[in-house]
Amino acid sequence: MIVAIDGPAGSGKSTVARALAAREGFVYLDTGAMYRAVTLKVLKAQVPVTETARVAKLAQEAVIEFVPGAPGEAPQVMLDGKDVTAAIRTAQIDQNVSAVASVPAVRQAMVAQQRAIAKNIDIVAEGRDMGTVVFPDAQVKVFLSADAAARAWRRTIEREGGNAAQPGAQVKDQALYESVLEDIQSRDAQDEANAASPLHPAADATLLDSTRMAPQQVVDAIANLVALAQARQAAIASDNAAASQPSAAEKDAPSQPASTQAAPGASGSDATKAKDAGATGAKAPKTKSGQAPMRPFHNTFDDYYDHGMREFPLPARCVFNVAAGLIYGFSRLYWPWDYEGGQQLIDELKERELGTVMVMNHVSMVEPVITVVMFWRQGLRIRPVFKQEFNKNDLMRWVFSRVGGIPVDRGTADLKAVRRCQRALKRGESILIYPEGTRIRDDDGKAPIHGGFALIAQMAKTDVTPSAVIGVRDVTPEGAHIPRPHRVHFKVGAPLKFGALGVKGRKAQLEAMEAKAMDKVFELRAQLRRDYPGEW
Ligand SMILES: Nc1ncnc2c1ncn2[C@@H]1O[C@H](COP(=O)(O)OP(=O)(O)OP(=O)(O)O)[C@@H](O)[C@H]1O
Ligand SMILES: Nc1ccn([C@@H]2O[C@H](COP(=O)(O)O)[C@@H](O)[C@H]2O)c(=O)n1
Repeated sequence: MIVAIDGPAGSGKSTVARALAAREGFVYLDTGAMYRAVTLKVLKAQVPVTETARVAKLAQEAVIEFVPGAPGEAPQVMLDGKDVTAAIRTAQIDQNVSAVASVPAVRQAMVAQQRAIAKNIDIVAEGRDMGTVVFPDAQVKVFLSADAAARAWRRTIEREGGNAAQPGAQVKDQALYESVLEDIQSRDAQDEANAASPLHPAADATLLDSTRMAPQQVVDAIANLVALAQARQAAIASDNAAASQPSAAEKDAPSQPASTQAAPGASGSDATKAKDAGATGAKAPKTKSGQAPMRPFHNTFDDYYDHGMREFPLPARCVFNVAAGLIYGFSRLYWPWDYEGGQQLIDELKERELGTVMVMNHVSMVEPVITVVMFWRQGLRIRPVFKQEFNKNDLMRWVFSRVGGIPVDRGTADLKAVRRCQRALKRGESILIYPEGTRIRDDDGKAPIHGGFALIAQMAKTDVTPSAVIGVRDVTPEGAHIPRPHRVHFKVGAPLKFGALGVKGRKAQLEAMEAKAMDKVFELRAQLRRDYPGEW
């Protein structure tokens, strides 16, 4: 996999790319360092940049190597066998590198080396033209920007020996800041005007502005994109395998519930190995989920995630029904809610086999509760996807598993969660996802969208239903721990079908669905706000 990160000087590319590469176990490639090394060679040879043929020759002859440091640390840069790590970071190199990098033959030589380095490995490559020129087919493309003032501020603190990412970091020398800002602005101008590879985002790049983001937030956002790309790749690979070898579908069957597969004391991996080797013993009767039936008690959490909700054991179904009935009655009185378009959706779902992936804006924990009981009241099941972190609390874990929740590890390509959702949809259960990932209480509090919902729908060959909620912010205002009574309004849009998006190709359809569904969510929210002025 190739992760291409481009952006102007000081936007945080190296910091973020190094951390991401360490986290994912990918190789880190700093292409700016390569242009800097060539610049050093040109300056040492005292060749004027205007003599492009001589400059090009030096670039072609330059042997540039990276000696990896500890994970997350900058690698050592070697030029013609000598360590030039520090020598390429001087102000003199800063002032000359863009001119050297704009010589087309220099770029040709560097691009060839960069492609050779990236061959057949997982890599995070950062520079100015990674997504546009060097790796146009990169699976993840990010254009990282930040205000010029913020970038100069960061670079100045770095030069003064500090760390701009630390809270309270301050610039000490204002004159140095001014000169760094001037240098950054002039480098931006030269990089943008570079005729061979102008600095601009690739058409399919995700734009991230790091001005007000901590490096870790940027890394998390890109890691989400990586996870999504990995899930896409795996889905395509599994589809291809299924198409070429029909029996592969059998191998893809959900993991057996621990209650029926592992000998007492066997570790999870032992149990899996035994199953893979066909050593599972007598065949247990299978439920509709393709699983052995659950027992009345002592099921594992995985049993709850992997089985259809109608297959939950009787005690669990009784508890769910009693709780759902009580919550339904309570919610109607305490948060008198209306669900515009909900009945139409329910009627449609009752007529078809596949569930839908419902996406919604997220303001409080009240909206999944109401949505689950609204579906329950109509005899249908909707399973909320929740972040794995909630499972740290034993009570929450127990409750979430019994109401059909499916945990997702948001920092990774959680294929297990994707497949659980896919299978639930095929059983006719719907899935409820909050793509903002976290509760957002105002329009400015935008969060990166987790696009996995479109992949889940695509894999299950179903649709995505956009929906919105308002009124919930006043149910749990900032700082309140006990929900307050307040009217809540939901609005459901028409299900969006992949075939009607007007684009071809799996990847393009996924991206179009992610964008369209979220646009629709925010449009529905805006309509609700117009219908109920003053409500949030
Ligand atoms: N999000 C951030 N918030 C605050 N400081 C940051 C952030 N990201 C990076 N920094 C700091 O800004 C400085 C510049 O970051 P970095 O070297 O990663 O930028 P870059 O885009 O790779 O720049 P260049 O293209 O010039 O190599 C470093 O000191 C780094 O610690
Ligand atoms: N892919 C790239 C990377 C860098 N450059 C040029 O090198 C300069 C130094 O890069 P840093 O990332 O180390 O700051 C940069 O200003 C560009 O002129 C490039 O052209 N293409």
